[in-house]
Amino acid sequence: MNFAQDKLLEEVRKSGKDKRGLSLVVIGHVDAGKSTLMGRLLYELGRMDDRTRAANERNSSKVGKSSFSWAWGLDGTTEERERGITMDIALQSFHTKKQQITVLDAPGHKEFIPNMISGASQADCALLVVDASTGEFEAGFDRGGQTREHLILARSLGVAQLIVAVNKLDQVQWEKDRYDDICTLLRPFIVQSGFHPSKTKFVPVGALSGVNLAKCEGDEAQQLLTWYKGPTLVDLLDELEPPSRDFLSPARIPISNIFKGQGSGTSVSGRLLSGVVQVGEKLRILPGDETAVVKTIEVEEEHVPWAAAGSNLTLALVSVDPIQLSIGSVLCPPTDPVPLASVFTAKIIIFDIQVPIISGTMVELFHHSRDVPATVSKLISSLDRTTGKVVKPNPRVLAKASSAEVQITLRSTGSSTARPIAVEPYAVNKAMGRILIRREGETIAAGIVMDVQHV
Ligand SMILES: Nc1nc2c(ncn2[C@@H]2O[C@H](COP(=O)(O)OP(=O)(O)OP(=O)(O)O)[C@@H](O)[C@H]2O)c(=O)[nH]1
Repeated sequence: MNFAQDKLLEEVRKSGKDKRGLSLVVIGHVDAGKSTLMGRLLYELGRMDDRTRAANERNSSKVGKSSFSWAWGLDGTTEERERGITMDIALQSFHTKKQQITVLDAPGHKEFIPNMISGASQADCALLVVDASTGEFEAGFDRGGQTREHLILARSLGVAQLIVAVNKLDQVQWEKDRYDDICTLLRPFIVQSGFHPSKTKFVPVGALSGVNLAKCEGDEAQQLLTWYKGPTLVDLLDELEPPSRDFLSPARIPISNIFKGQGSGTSVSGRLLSGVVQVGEKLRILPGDETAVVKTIEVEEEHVPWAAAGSNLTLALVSVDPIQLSIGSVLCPPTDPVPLASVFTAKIIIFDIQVPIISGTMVELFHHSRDVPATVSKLISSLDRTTGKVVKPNPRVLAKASSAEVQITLRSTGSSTARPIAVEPYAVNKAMGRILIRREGETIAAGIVMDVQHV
């Protein structure tokens, strides 16, 4: 079945699918218990059966990492298992009463922040896991810990709703004071990072024993129940608001993964940021002149004839040489291509940096799953952080915690010339207009694209 575009939009509206389906990125310091929490939650919700659980327990104790057995529900590759850390974004989905949620489990380890960026840029909400054990919360929250950086990144990438799971409370005898202290310390920082207090919720949990994830009962939960009568994590997930989807704009799918599909063709996965896509449709691959035809669409492990904005998809593509597909490329309708640019202007917010940014500062530019070398080629003006008004034209330096409009130019590396990227002004397509800027492995700024100089 192949719908005409207007019929398809009608179909999307009727189905209500423009409003359902949330994606959640799980963030937090290394070892906070993110994978354990998600693994256990999937089990509690019936998404991991006892056999898989037993196999994970057996296999993880074989390599001397039995405390990681829950995390094995999520952490995929052998290397991840042997190192006991999550490296790429693992994808899982589950249902609560009202919601269908796709989980992106972001790696907490510092060297894997680029993967976390790719995860957060595909998410609607974030679940921050913090370790309540003595000294551990502090380590994760201090400068250099990932708690702060993850929160700022998630917010800068457009995530507006946040749940904070205060984990490992068993390690501190389920003390109410410890829980309250952690919430009090985190609250101002969360607000500074740009999350609205009404869209931030806290919940005490014990991921390893499954306390207060889907239910709060049984022996393990008794100590918590002496002072906590609030919602479980699942109750909070159920109350998240699905954001409105921009399904009337043209389709945009940044490719976040590529793999050999079953049978013929190549499969790609990514998030449909805007618009709709259907089986049989031809899509342009940008940058480049190639197109591909959508053979199948998979959403939440099911084949579907079409999908609407907000879905995390796997597309089997045919009529294309796989060599033309690369992570970070954007799929879009041939009639409505994304502009390609190697020079554009952006409004940026500068993080807590040690070395100021000057004209000519060399950086790594992150746009969805793509990261490319770039230069901050011109400092156009510094801006007031709250009003956005110009404070000073042509500033010489940009210091920490300031805001500015800058020009960014993609940089060539070695012998290869800079390849333009598919990027749109934020005013045209919000999801396509967000960028992050890193320097020497540290995120130094986040921003939105203003003007794109077409190539
Ligand atoms: N005591 C206790 N230990 C926990 C709890 N949750 C997780 N852990 C342990 O904490 C360690 C780290 O857990 P992971 O789930 O791998 O942590 P992570 O945040 O996913 O780590 P990365 O993937 O490396 O970022 C493991 O040994 C878990 O068994 C808990 O509620 N209580």
